[in-house]
Amino acid sequence: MSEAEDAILQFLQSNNEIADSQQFATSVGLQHAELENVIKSLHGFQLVVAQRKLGDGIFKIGSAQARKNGWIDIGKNGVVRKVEHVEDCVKDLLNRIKNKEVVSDGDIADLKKRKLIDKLTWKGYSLTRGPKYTIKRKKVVTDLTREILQRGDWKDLEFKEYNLNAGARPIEYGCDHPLLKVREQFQNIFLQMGFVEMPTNKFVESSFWNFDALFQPQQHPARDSHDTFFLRACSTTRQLPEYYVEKVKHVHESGGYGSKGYGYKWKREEANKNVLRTHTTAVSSRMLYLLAQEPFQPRKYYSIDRVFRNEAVDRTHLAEFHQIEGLICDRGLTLGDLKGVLRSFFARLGISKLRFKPAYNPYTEPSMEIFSYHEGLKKWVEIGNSGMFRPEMLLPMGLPDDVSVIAWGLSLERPTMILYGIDNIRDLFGHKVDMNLIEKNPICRLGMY
Ligand SMILES: N[C@@H](Cc1ccccc1)C(=O)O
Repeated sequence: MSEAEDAILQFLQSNNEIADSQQFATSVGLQHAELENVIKSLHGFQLVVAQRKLGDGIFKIGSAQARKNGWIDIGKNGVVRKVEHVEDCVKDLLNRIKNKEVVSDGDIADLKKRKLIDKLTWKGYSLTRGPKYTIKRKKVVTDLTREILQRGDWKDLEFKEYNLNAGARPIEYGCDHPLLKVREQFQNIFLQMGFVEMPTNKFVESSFWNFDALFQPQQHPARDSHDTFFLRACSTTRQLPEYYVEKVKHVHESGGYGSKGYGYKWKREEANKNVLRTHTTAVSSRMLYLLAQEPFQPRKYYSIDRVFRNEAVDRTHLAEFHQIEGLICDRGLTLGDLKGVLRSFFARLGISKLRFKPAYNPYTEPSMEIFSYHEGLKKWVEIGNSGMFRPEMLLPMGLPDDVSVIAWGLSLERPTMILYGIDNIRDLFGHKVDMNLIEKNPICRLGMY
């Protein structure tokens, strides 16, 4: 038992009350904080405790005010008195406070503003004996142990009551990042529409699959190191399908399939260069090539994964982000099919007002940017890109010439930021993300589907 506990219990045996724990602490020569801990642990059965708030004021007197009032002058010679008699109401007020007299709230506010007084509060307790008061506290046992059972002590021991109101330890749990939640919703949409996921596990891709197979000429600005991350180690790809490479080279240089090609000297070294894939369409080109190697069957594919661009980072751009991509490969598809699929895809996101704007991609013709009407912003915003893959891309792969591929792509970050009300992409992804955002954000529900 501590000294403080002894002091309290002993005092209370012969006295009815400890009126003020602050004073008591001083009288027994103990720190109030130490006493406070004991008081808290004895509170309840041993003691009845009431908390008291004691207020008081301390003050300082400012000379600046006296000077301002023209009563004194402070110069080289020290303080010089300038008037014979002053009516010092401030002093009166301060004296009244000192004598614990009542002063108006307005006066208190004034004095506080002038920093003449400071309001201090401290807490103390008044204590009286509780229902189970004893001079020595019986230690209560918290756990029933094997030893206690063996020794038979349990018969005489007092056990601590369960405190059913005690707060429990916070449960540790993992949380999905908002991007993962939104990704799952998009995945559900694709799966409900009968799409199959493409394997997107290659972050490093050869320029060949990322650009050349997509009929993107080798001088295209996107293939510049300002826009694309090239690799220093493992800088080139080990293997490409040679027969198909020849066809791609030919279509770039001199066309075929009704196309004139680009008319430049295609270089194998450029195609061999490894890059961090700049779009998931690199995966689509591989998948379509594989599809073309077998007897034709229609397919609906999707992917949602990371892509990389060597861009300046700002509120809306990161050097790595996620793309959502969908494609349908079938005989006789038209631009009307693309629009229809886009409408039903976006309707499942709760987006029904769509507009299409002609655009350009090296690998699609026609190409369309997708705009949706943003009710909050009251304007049309771009939400994706789409098109029909060019014959210069599909025919060298070996797909039958009546097969068309309609495809579209969008970023995962854009809808996530809109859904979660985040206006800086760096708050969503990267090293500056607040862990609270990840723990506390709500589940994601996209439209009605
Ligand atoms: N790859 C395009 C998106 C796209 C996919 C498929 C067809 C057309 C466009 C992009 O990175 O923006």
